[in-house]
Order: sequence, then C-alpha cells, then structure tokens
Amino acid sequence: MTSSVTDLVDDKPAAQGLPDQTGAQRAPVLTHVQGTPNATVPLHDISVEGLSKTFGDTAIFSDVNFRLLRGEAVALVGANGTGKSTLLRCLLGLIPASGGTVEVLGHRITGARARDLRHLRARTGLVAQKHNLVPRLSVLSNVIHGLLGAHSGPRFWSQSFAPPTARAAAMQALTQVGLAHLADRRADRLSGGQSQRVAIARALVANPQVLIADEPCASLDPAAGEEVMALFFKLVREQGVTVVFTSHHIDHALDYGDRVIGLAEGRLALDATAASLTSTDLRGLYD
Ligand SMILES: Nc1ncnc2c1ncn2[C@@H]1O[C@H](COP(=O)(O)OP(=O)(O)OP(=O)(O)O)[C@@H](O)[C@H]1O
Repeated sequence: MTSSVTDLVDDKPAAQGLPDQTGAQRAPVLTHVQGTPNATVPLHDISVEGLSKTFGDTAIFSDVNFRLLRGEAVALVGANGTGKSTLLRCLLGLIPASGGTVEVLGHRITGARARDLRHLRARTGLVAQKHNLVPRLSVLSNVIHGLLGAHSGPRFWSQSFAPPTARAAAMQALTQVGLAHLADRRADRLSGGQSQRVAIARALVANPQVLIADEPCASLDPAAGEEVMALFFKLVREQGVTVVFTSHHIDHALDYGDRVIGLAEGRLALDATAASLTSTDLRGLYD
C-alpha cells in the first residue's frame, strides 16, 4: 500500500489520536495516496499480515496480524519461548517467515532480495539483548558502524579512516547518550550500562525511522535498566521513531508502549492500547 504514497503530510508524531506514555493522545500520521487525491489514510511503518513461523515441524506462531503507525511504540510481550525474538527477526528479514507478509516502510520484507533488504536496513535499527559491540575497537568506531547500513567500505570500519561527517554524527549520537567523554575508550572497558548506551547510539546514529529493540535492558541490573529504558524512549520519542520492543518487565510495556501486543499459544492473544491495560491483564499472558 505505502509504495503508492506520494506525499507525507506530517512525518512527526502529532498531539492527538494515539496515547503516549504520559497518557496524552497523538494523531496518526496521514498520507495522500496516489490516484485518490482527496483521500487520506494513516501511514503504517510496519504491516504484518497472516504471519507464521515454523522451525522444522514446530509451529512457533501463526496468523499474526498488526500494523504500526509512524511514531508508535509497541511493546511485544509473552512468556519465555512464545516467539517474540523470532517475530522481531522476521520483521527485519533476518530469518524468513514461513507464511504471510511483512512490510516495513512500504517495502515487502518477506521474499525480498538480500540487496533490497540491505537498502532498507539503512532506515531501520536494532538494539539487541547483547549489545554486540566490537570489543577491541573504540566506542566511537563502534558507533560509526551504525552508519554501515547507509554506506559501506573500509572507510567506515575505524574512526581513523571514517569521513569527518561520520565522526561528527557518531559524536553527536554519543553526546545524546551522555558518553561523549568515553569516545576513545575501548568497548571492552565499558560497564554493562555504558555498553548498552553505546549500542543505542549506534542504532540511532543513522537516524532510522524504525527501531527494533529486543529486551534492551535484559543484561542490566534494575537501576541501570531503568536508566537505559528511560534514555532510549526519550530519544526515540524526540526523533519520532517507530519502535517495536520486547520486555519481560510488565511495567516497561505499560510505561513505554503506546500499545501492547502479546503472544500466547502460537497466536497474537492481545492487541490493546497501554492506557487500557493493567498489569493484571498482562500477567495473564504469563500464566
Ligand atoms: N533457529 C532456531 N531453530 C529452531 N528453533 C528455534 C530457533 N530459534 C528459536 N527457536 C525456538 O523458537 C521458540 C521461540 O523462541 P524465541 O527466542 O523467539 O522466544 P522468546 O519469546 O523471544 O523467548 P524469551 O522470552 O525466552 O527470549 C523457542 O522454542 C526456541 O527454542
């Protein structure tokens, strides 16, 4: 559908329509559609239809359907092993779906060629449970690697060779996460919380429109985890990024998500606004 988009009316989250984490309402972003000059429809950054995934003979989930509006933050919840990480990997095309379709930013992910996926990865980002920094390289070089989706080549592997514009962008991202003073430190000399902040800077440096975060604070102690979540969502809200995140913390899903979707018994068992849910509703998914 979005391949026929011709004119984006407003690409920032506005102030009405969808609830944000403070309970305020934000409007869905509207777009004109080619051939229907007077029509406006909400712009979906992610559309999932009839998605299923099996590993061998084991069905992980089937018939999953949801759409995410631009700027929306959606928490994906469910008990261990229900397929949350698998679903996130299908969204990014990191593993093939077994059935159904995924569209991200108007591009079909399911069945796409590797070259097209590479192009799209320049506009998407991933924050994983394990930050996956290159341990022997500097913090700055690791953040510069976040630009590799948009550019490639040896010039982007090390801060010494990267163009000044790339270094400046990476320094700005480090400043946003409060770690500019550690730019030259080796990544393996950081604390867990600092590493995860660097991973966030790396994910945000290329100004992605869509971010996937798989338990971004799972490896951190509760205090550091709270700090990282608050920082992450402050930045993505400021930048109007569309986010899908998983968390085992029910409070995080309700505090940071506009919407919560839940997997149980191989199905999408929940899709509701965070404002309409209580922690008891979510606990039911873990029984
Ligand atoms: N590559 C794979 N091959 C076979 N089975 C897999 C593979 N990846 C995941 N699985 C299985 O798929 C199921 C869902 O795994 P997944 O990691 O997506 O669950 P999850 O909901 O993210 O779990 P958790 O909350 O523990 O992180 C699990 O039973 C897992 O063992």
